[in-house]
Amino acid sequence: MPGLDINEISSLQQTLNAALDAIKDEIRLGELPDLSSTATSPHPLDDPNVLVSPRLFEARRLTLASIGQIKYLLQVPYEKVVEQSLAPYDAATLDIFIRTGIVDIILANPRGASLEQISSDLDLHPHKVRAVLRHLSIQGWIREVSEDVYCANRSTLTLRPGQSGRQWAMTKGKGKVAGSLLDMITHPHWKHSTSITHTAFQLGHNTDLSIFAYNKEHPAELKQWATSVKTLGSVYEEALFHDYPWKSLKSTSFVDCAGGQGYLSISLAGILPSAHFVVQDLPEVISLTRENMKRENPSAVENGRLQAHPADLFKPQTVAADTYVLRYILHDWSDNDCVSILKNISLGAKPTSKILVIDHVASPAIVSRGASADDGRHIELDDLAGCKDYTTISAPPFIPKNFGAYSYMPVALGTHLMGAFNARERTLTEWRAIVDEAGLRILRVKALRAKTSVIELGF
Ligand SMILES: C[S@@+](CC[C@H](N)C(=O)[O-])C[C@H]1O[C@@H](n2cnc3c(N)ncnc32)[C@H](O)[C@@H]1O
Repeated sequence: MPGLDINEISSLQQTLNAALDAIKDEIRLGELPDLSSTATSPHPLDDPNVLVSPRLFEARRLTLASIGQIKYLLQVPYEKVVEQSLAPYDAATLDIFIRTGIVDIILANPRGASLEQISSDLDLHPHKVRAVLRHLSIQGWIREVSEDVYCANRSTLTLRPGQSGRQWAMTKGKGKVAGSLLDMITHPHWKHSTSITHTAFQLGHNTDLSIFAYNKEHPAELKQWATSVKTLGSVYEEALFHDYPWKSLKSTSFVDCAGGQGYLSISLAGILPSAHFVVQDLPEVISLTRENMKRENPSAVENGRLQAHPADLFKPQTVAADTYVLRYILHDWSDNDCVSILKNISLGAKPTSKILVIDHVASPAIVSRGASADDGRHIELDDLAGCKDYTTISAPPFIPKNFGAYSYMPVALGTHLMGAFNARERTLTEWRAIVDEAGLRILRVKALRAKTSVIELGF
C-alpha cells in the first residue's frame, strides 16, 4: 500500500510485543500482582518509590514509547490537530475534578458514585459534571461502570488528599504561563533575552517580578509551589538513594545548595549517619527549612549534623565541603546563570570536592532505523534479565532516542521551565558546554529509575 512503511509497523509491533513479554515475565519473577484497570488498590508499578527490576522499568519505558509511535503512525493528522488544540481541557477537567471535590465523592463510594448523587451533593449542573467525567474517563482517571455511574481506579488514588499527584495538581499558574508563551518568544524586546524576568510568567501574571520574587510576596502561593516541587523530589527518592552509590562517595560534609525545605538532606542524613549537612536557600525559605528539620530529625539539628543557612547561589560559596548537591536547580536558570552558580560554588570548594547535579538529562528525539544510544553502548531489554544494577537500554529501531511519548513529562516540564524561568531541560551536550565554561569536568552520569539522573562534576 503506497505510503505505508510495513517495516516500521512490523518493527514497532515486535518491540511492543517484546516489551510486554518482558513485563509479564518480570511480574511473574517478582511475584507481583497482575495489572488490572479495575483494581482499586495501588500496584507496585504505580509508586515510583517502589523500585521495580531494571528490566521491568525499561520494558515499561519501551512499551509507552512504542504505543506513542504506533499512535503517530496511525492517527489522522487533522484529528491530531483538533485533539492537541483541545489539550487545555485535559488540565481544566483534572482541575475541576479535584477542586470541586468530585474526586473525593468517587473515592468515598467504592461501588461507584452516580452523576445524580455527585451533582446534588455538590450543587452542580449534571450536564456539566457529566462532560467533565466523560473527559476524565477516556483519559483513564476513572471508570464509567454503568451509564452515569463512576468508579475510582488505580490512577485516581494519586489524587487523594496528601498524595503526590494531588499536591502537584494544586499548584496553579501553568495555564497562565502557557497562554503567554507565544508573546514571550515573539516579544519585540525580550525575544533574545534569557533573563528570568523576561518570561511568559511576567506577561501572564502582569508583574515585573521573577517567579521567586513574586512567590516571596505571595506566601500562600510560595507554600503551595514548594509543596508541589517537593513531590518531584520525594517520588524519586528511593531511585536516587538506591541507584546512585552515596556511600562510596565517602563524603562527610554536604552542602545542599538551594536545598529548599531541606527534604533531600533530611533523608540523606538518615542513610549517611556520620555525614554533616548544610542546607542553603533564600532567607524567606530557610525559616521553613529549619522548622522542617526540627520536626523530622530533632537530634541531628541539636548536634549540628543538620543545619540551614541563608545563602545566595550568585554569591561565592562560604562553606568548604566534600560534596555540593544541586537538585532541580540548574534547570531553573539560563546557561550564563548556571555557569555563574557553578563558578561561585567552585570558589568555596576544595580541589577534591564533587558537585552533584540532580536533574533531567534530555536526549534528542532522533529516530533511527537501527538501535541507538547516547553513549554508543548497545544494551537490549533481555541484557537486563536478572540484573540488579540499573542501566538504560538503547532505543530500538523507530523508537526515538528520548523514548518519545514516555518522555512527555520532562519534555513538557522543560517547556514550562522556559515559560516560567527562561530555562530548560538540557541534553548531555548542553550540560557539557556549561560545565566546561565553568572550568569543571563531568566525571560520570548515573541514570536513575526516575525522570532524573545524577551528573557528577569535579575539578
Ligand atoms: C525547584 S526548588 C528546588 C529545591 C530543592 N533543591 C529540592 O530538590 O527540593 C528551587 C530552589 O531554589 C531556591 N532559590 C532561588 N533563587 C535562589 C538564590 N538566588 N539563591 C539561593 N536559593 C535560591 C528557591 O527558593 C527554591 O527553594
